[in-house]
Formats: sequence, structure tokens, C-alpha cells
Amino acid sequence: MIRGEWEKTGHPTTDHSPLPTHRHALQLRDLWLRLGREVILRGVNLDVPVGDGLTLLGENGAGKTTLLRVLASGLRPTRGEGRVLGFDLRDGRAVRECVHLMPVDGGLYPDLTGEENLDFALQMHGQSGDAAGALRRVGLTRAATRRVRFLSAGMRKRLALARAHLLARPVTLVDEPFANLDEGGRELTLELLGDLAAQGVTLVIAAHEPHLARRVAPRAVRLVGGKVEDRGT
Ligand SMILES: Nc1ncnc2c1ncn2[C@@H]1O[C@H](COP(=O)(O)OP(=O)(O)OP(=O)(O)O)[C@@H](O)[C@H]1O
Repeated sequence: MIRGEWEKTGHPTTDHSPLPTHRHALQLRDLWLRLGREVILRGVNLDVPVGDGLTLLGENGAGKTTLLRVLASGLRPTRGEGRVLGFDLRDGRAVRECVHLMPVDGGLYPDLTGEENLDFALQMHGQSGDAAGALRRVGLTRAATRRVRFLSAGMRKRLALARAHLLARPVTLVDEPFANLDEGGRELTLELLGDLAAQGVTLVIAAHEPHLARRVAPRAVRLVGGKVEDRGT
């Protein structure tokens, strides 16, 4: 695995220093993405220091989900450069090691139970963790042994949140965490994402509720037609 010192020099050089010494969690330079005939991201530039929280705002179709997928190395940029904790976005394996993406639908395995979903996620990352405790924390103890396909949308959201919290990857990307949740669920989401932020996890939250998201990810940028309009707020 090769990490670059691109942030200091403007050009990638070999660097094998451990992850926490890197100053930037995310760095994007003139990043473009085309899907089919559509240009979805148009020259995105972004710097997010390690441990900072960023809220991604923008109208439906602005490109928020697509950008999160690029940052998780699920989509390869058409043009431009991107680094996650110094790893080139094209180095999918390295990026996926340090990033967790919580997609809008939770991204859970429908035929596994809640408990099995959490155990499997831990196993995939070679981590240990208290899955039962995480389920308790999100109020899903009784639903732990039910297959995910039989859970409500809000219950799935809580389960996906429990997984993100349990994994606590250094960069955690969250797509619309407040959708489908009742008031208690929203407060719980703020609490768990706040925990991650307090642990030094870099959070990027795509949301339509800036007043909520910015409580845990204070800096906000707006995507407009696939371009970042940074208001520096
Ligand atoms: N697989 C795909 N192929 C072609 N176009 C796509 C694909 N996925 C998304 N798009 C397009 O990319 C654009 C951005 O979509 P995206 O889901 O990133 O927006 P968003 O900001 O997350 O929107 P929302 O707030 O509705 O979730 C939209 O025009 C969408 O139609």
C-alpha cells in the first residue's frame, strides 16, 4: 500500500507513515464523474482535515450520494484526483479499509438477522465488538434475531447506525441518516454520530436537515449540479 504526501507537495510520493499522522481525511482536486452520458460531478475540490465533520447539502439530484460513493471507492472518478487519509481513491482496497459508507437504505443484508449483520460487518473488518450492546443502544434487542427484510425502514436505519457506530471507521460517510426516523430515532442518531465525532472519526453527512446534521458535522458545503459551492460556514 502506498500513501502519498500529495497534500504537502502537490505530487504523490511514497510514504508509509501510520494513518493518524495524516492531516487530511479527504482531499479532492478537480474531480469529475461521468455515468453513461451524464456528467454527475463537475470539478469537485474539497479538503476535510482529520476529525472534522462535513455536512453535504444540495437539492435532490445534486450529486451528494454519488460523491459519497466516490469517496467510498464504489465509483471511480472519470477525471481528477482524490485521496482518503492519503490513499489514492483508485486504491480501492486501501480506501475501503478506512472508510465506512452507510447508504440511504442502510445497505444491510436482508436475509441475515440484525445480529448476524453486525457480526458479519465486524468479521469483514477483522474487528471485535459488542454487537448485542450496539443493538441494545439503538433499541433493537427484541428485533435482533429477526431477518432484516422483516424490519421497518426506521428499524433498518437504526441497525445501520448501530453498525456504523460499532465499526467506527476513521472516515464514516452517512447518507441521509435522519430519513425515516421518529423523533427519538433522530436524537439517537445525533448521539451516536456525536460519539463517533468525539472519538476523532471524520464524518461526512449528506442530509436535507442542516439544523440536525450540523450539530455533529458543523462545516457545510452545498452541491449544485455536481459542483461544490463552499460558503465556508
Ligand atoms: N447509475 C447512474 N447512472 C446514471 N445517472 C445516475 C446514476 N446514479 C445517479 N445518477 C444521476 O446522478 C445525479 C445525482 O444523483 P445523486 O443520487 O447523487 O443525488 P443526491 O444529491 O444524492 O440526491 P437526493 O437528495 O435525491 O438523494 C442524478 O441526476 C441522478 O439521476
